[in-house]
Amino acid sequence: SKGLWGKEHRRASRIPSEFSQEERVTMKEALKGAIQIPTVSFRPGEYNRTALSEFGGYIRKVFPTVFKTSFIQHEVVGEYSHLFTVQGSDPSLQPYLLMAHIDVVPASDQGWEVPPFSGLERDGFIYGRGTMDNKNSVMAILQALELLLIRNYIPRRSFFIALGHDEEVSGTDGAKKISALLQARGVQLVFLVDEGSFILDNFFSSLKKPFAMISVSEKGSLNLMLQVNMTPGHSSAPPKETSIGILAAAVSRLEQTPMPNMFGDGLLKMTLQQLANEFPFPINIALNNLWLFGPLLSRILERNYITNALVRTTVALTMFNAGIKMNVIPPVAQAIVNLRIHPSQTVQEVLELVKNIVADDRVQFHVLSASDPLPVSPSDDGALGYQLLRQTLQSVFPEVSIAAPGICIGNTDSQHYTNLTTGIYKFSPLYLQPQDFQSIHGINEKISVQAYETQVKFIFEFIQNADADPKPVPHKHEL
Ligand SMILES: CC/C=C\C/C=C\C/C=C\C/C=C\C/C=C\C/C=C\CCC(=O)O
Ligand SMILES: N[C@@H](Cc1ccccc1)C(=O)O
Ligand SMILES: [Zn+2]
Ligand SMILES: [Zn+2]
Repeated sequence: SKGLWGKEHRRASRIPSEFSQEERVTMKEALKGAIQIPTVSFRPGEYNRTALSEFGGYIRKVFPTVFKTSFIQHEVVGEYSHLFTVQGSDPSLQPYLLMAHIDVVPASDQGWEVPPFSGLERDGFIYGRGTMDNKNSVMAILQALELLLIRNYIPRRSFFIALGHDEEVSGTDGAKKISALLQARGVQLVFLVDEGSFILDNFFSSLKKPFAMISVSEKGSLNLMLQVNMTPGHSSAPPKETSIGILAAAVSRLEQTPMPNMFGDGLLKMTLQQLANEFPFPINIALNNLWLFGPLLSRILERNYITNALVRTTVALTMFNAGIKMNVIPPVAQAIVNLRIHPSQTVQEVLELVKNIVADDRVQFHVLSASDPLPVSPSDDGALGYQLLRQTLQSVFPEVSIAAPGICIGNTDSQHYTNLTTGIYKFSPLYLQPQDFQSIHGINEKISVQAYETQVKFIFEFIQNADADPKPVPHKHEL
């Protein structure tokens, strides 16, 4: 036991998450500056290098304390990614990792109320590409640390901050290298926190209160190129079938044939059971009796694009290419299909299903990239990362009555860290409404100044919670 001194020492060292007017202005201006640097990723290995190196200089400028603190080591990895090692005062505590990514998807000015890289503030919102995905997190993590350091905070538990520079194009040059570096150093993380889920508001008309979804798994992905080769020729005497027609029919079959509904398999059921009592009658009854109402619910979930993505592997036709001249029967047609694999399936299983649906030997399959879904991270009382997120939610968002474990439907850099921890939690402390979801990778991506300040506050509290003694966990056998 640490005794009374230990307790008092910790109580005294708790720093309230209150920021001065000047600090609040400084932090929002820092975010705006980050949005103005167009750190766009185009393809693996192809990203705006000028912007990425400018970003490296920018964080040094706006977070001087982080960079000059003796117990923080900063390293550039893979040319543009950043790894911070914050050495805590108690080496017996296992370290954790906070993650975010610097790069963004492209954005043209079309459809935006303000140019996407202007970082302009309108009606209390900062607009721009990256305000939700994911410069808000990059800046909020460093900002929270900067503010703690200015208040002379000394962390007890060591932690890392990993900022990838090519997440939007798979993370192989950034996150994957950071992960390999940490592994080479023998690091084992107690947990990590990355982007991937939010406090969901208004996603169900019957659920009036917002709830925090902390993703504990992530879908896999499969990019497939389908190709059909046929003998070219004169379009005045066409054969019965052409490469274009065969390929079009193949991808149409894929679009028309949904992958199996995997609702019955575990994780989503757990999400719904935990949310059950938040719903009004009779939905609460249905959710509390999934053994009976499961099939009906899974049918209802299929009707909405987002919830459909939670129950099955999705198939999206994203590219289609064929033809070289108006009067030439094309020799080759190619299509790209982007699949997101449900956590209870594997790349191999899905590939077999795809081939059976296409059922045409003239169609060749080329796997361009593939990753299996992430294993399910624990969310029980003993899962430190999950419980710290819950605890911090309770104090920073007291109006959010419940947190539930969920599935992340997008892919993130955390897929490269399965070698370092079994506790991968994907959560940003921000409200998300269905219309905000459309803005991620879409138009008019924005964050309210207040929401950004709250994100900083959350991380400021989270770091301190990770340093406090763990809350005692009730042991059933003692009751
Ligand atoms: C019944 C289940 C309960 C709730 C279902 C409702 C909606 C939840 C599903 C998804 C919406 C939440 C999160 C946004 C998803 C994708 C973003 C994740 C990763 C982004 C990666 C990136 O592009 O950089
Ligand atoms: N995060 C992006 C890019 C990505 C795709 C596949 C794997 C890794 C990253 C997405 O989900 O679309
Ligand atoms: Zn993204
Ligand atoms: Zn992202």
